[in-house]
Amino acid sequence: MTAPSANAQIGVTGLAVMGSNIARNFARNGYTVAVHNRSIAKTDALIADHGGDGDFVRTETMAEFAAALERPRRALIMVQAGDATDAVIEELAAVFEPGDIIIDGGNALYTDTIRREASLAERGLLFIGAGISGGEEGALLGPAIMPGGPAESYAAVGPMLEKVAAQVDGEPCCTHIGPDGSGHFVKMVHNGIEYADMQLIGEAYDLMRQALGMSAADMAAVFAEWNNTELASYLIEITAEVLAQVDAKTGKPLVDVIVDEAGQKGTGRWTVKSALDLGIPVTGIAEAVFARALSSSRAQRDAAEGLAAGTLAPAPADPRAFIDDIKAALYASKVVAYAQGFDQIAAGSREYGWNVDPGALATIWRGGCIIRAQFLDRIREAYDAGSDLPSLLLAPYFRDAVESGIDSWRRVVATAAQMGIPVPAFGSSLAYYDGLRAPRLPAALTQGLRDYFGAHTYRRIDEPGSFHTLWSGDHTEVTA
Ligand SMILES: NC(=O)C1=CN([C@@H]2O[C@H](COP(=O)(O)OP(=O)(O)OC[C@H]3O[C@@H](n4cnc5c(N)ncnc54)[C@H](OP(=O)(O)O)[C@@H]3O)[C@@H](O)[C@H]2O)C=CC1
Ligand SMILES: O=C(CO)[C@H](O)[C@H](O)COP(=O)(O)O
Repeated sequence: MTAPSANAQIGVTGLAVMGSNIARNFARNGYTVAVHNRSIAKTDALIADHGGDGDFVRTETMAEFAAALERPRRALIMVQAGDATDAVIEELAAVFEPGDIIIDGGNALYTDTIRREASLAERGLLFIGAGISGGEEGALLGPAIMPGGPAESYAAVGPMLEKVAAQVDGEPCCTHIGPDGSGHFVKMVHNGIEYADMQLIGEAYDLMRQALGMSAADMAAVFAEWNNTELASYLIEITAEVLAQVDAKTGKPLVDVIVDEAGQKGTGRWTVKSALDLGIPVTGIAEAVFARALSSSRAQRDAAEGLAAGTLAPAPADPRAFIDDIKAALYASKVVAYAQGFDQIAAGSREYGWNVDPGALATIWRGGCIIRAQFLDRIREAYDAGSDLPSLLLAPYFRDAVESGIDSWRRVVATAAQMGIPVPAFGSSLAYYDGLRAPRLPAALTQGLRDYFGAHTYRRIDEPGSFHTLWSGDHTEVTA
C-alpha cells in the first residue's frame, strides 16, 4: 500500500463484492489503484485481506481519493444503482476538475446514464456508463465490460478496461458500445437475456423433475452432459453444480431446501418496460420476469394450491427421448430469447442513434459475463455475415438448428400443458416463432374490431390507403 501522492492511475469507490474485486483486478494488472468506500471498514478489509494483490492507495474521504489520482483523474463507481450512484457522482464532481473521468460500473438505468452524462458534461467532466457482468468471480478474474459514452472518454479509459476484462481468443471482452446510455442499455438487455436463459433452464429442470420424476443428482448429470454440446454455457455449467450440491444440514439436495421464490433487482423489469416502449416483443424475457413475480406471490399461491388440474396425461413413455426433446426445446427457446434481445438492442440503437454493432456485442459476451455461451461465436458469425439480418432466427445456422428441433419443441410444450407443468418461456418462445413465420396473423380481425368500436381505420391487402367501415350506418366502406 502506498501513501496518497497523486499517482494512482485508477480509483474505485464502492468496495462491496464487485468493487473490491475489480479494484483487485486492476491492481493485479499492474495499476496503482486508489480505493474508497463510504464506510471505511470495507476499505480496510480489502487492504488487510488482499493488499498483496498489488499497489493500493487507501483513502478515507473523497478529497483524499481525488488527491490520490493522477490527472486526468479516472474513478470507477461500484455502488448501488439509483440514488446512491447520484450521491457518489455528486461527491466526486465536487472534488474533480474539468477533464476528469467518472465511470459508473453499476447496473444503472440507461436513461439515468443519459441524464448524468449530459449534466456532468456541462461541468466539464467526462462520463462513461459501463455495464459490467461476471459477478464476483468475473470482477476479479475478468468480466465482460460494456462501456458507453463519448469517444473522448473511452479513449482515456478504454485500454485499462480492456486489460482487466476477460479475454477470449486474444480479444478483450470489452469494446466501446457507443455514446451516452448505450453501454447500460446493452447491459440491461444482457440481464434480460440472463433472466430468460435462467427461466428456460428452470423449466427444463421442472420438466425433468415433475414429468420424469428425476433426482437432483440425475438432473445434474444431464446438465453436465448438455454442457458438452451446443448448449455449452456458463449458466448450464453452474446449473449442474447447483443441482449436485447436497445440503449439509439435511443431507437433501440443496435445491430442494431453497425457498421457491425468485428475487429480482430491476434490470429484467427495465428490459421489458423498454421493450414495450420500443414495440419489440421480448416474450421470453417478459415471461421470465413474470415467472419470478408469480413465484414471489406467496399468499396467492398458497390460496390457489387446491385448484383443480383437470385430467392430466401420464408421464412420457420414453424418458431418454423426452430428455432429448427438452434439450432441443431449450436450445430453440434460447435462440429465440437472444434473437429478441438483439432485436431490442437494434431498436434502442436506432431510437437513440447509438450505432451499436451486434457482432461486436456477441464478441464481448463470449467471455466473462453471466450469459457467456459457446453459441455466441455463431451469433457473431451471423451478424458479421450481414448486420441487416431481419432476425437471428433467419441466420442459416440458427434457422437449421431451430427447424431441426421444432418437433421436439412442440412435443415438450404440448406434454407440459397436458401434464399441468408450467412452461411459460418454452411456450411463449414457440408461439413467437410460430407468429413470426405465419403468413397471416389474427391482427386483421383486431384491426376490424378497432375500426368497429373506435373508427381506428384499417389498411386493405388489395389497395393502398386507409379505410373505415360505417359500422353504425349502412356498413359501406369509406376512405379514411
Ligand atoms: N453483485 C453482482 O453480481 C453484480 C452487481 N453489479 C452492480 O454493481 C454495483 C455494485 O454491486 P455490489 O458490489 O453487489 O454492491 P451493492 O449493490 O450491494 O452496493 C454496496 C455498495 O454501495 C455503497 N453505497 C450504498 N449506498 C451508498 C451511498 N448513498 N453513498 C455511498 N456509497 C453507497 C455501499 O457502501 P457501504 O459499504 O458504506 O454501505 C457499498 O460499497 C451495483 O450497481 C450492482 O447492481 C453488476 C454486475 C454484477
Ligand atoms: O448484473 C448482474 C449479472 O449480470 C447481477 O447479478 C444482477 O444483479 C442480477 O439481477 P437480479 O438480482 O435481478 O437477478
